[in-house]
Amino acid sequence: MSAHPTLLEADALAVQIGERWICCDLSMRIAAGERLVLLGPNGAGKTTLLHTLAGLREAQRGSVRLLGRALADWPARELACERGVLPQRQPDWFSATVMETALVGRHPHLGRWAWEGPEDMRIATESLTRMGLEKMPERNILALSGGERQRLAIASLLAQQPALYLLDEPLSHLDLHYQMVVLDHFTRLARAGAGVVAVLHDLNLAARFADHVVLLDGHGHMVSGTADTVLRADVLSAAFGHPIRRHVIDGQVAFLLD
Ligand SMILES: Nc1ncnc2c1ncn2[C@@H]1O[C@H](COP(=O)(O)OP(=O)(O)OP(=O)(O)O)[C@@H](O)[C@H]1O
Repeated sequence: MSAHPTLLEADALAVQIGERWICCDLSMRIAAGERLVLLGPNGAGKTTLLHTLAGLREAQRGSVRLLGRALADWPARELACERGVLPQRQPDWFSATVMETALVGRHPHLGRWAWEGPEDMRIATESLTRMGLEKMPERNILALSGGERQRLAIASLLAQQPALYLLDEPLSHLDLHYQMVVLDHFTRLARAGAGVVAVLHDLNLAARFADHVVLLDGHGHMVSGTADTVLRADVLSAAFGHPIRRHVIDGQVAFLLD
């Protein structure tokens, strides 16, 4: 067990969609400094589980606590200061600039009627710089490419500065360079004391990133444990219904499909 403080704790969690169980008895703990990856086939329930861990959806049974307090007991603004969620899609209904959108991440930290101040601008600018968007603060978000829009969503989340990051497919639309930039940055944040939960699809990137893995198979079965115990060829092949081989190349785990 880690000596670091517990950020998120799930006890005997059971999550259901309609008649289908996503998981029946998930107990886990994420301490400061830890990275958990949620894996599984399409429709297995990764987003649903992430939303349950975020408090956006109620579990059928069991409990989720953030910093020792049940999610339901957190006032919304306080919760948003401690846990940030990157959704799978960004619904852009209106025009806004890149900077305005990054600054949305600061809103939980502002007073009820307060405007963003110089410190908020500094944090938003730094977040945009991390995601390589610092040269386009005035660009309309409706004119961004898919990858730029995804990087902006991440920049806005970084500006929020929560203790716990819940990321739904953070690498979607990103090129190889930015996939590594994003994973490396969340690793740095974890080393600085944050907790990270990420839904990923790429097994090789999951192996690079994860300390712990929860693998859902889409039939209500779940494997949960350290990355080494879950990211095994037999376990992954069974969950994804396709033969997968595990190799170690230059010290790095690599999965190949048969
Ligand atoms: N509100 C809903 N009503 C009915 N079915 C739903 C609802 N929300 C999700 N589902 C279904 O529940 C299942 C799990 O969805 P979820 O988005 O959690 O899966 P996922 O593992 O994240 O999938 P993907 O890898 O495709 O993003 C899917 O079959 C989905 O169609």
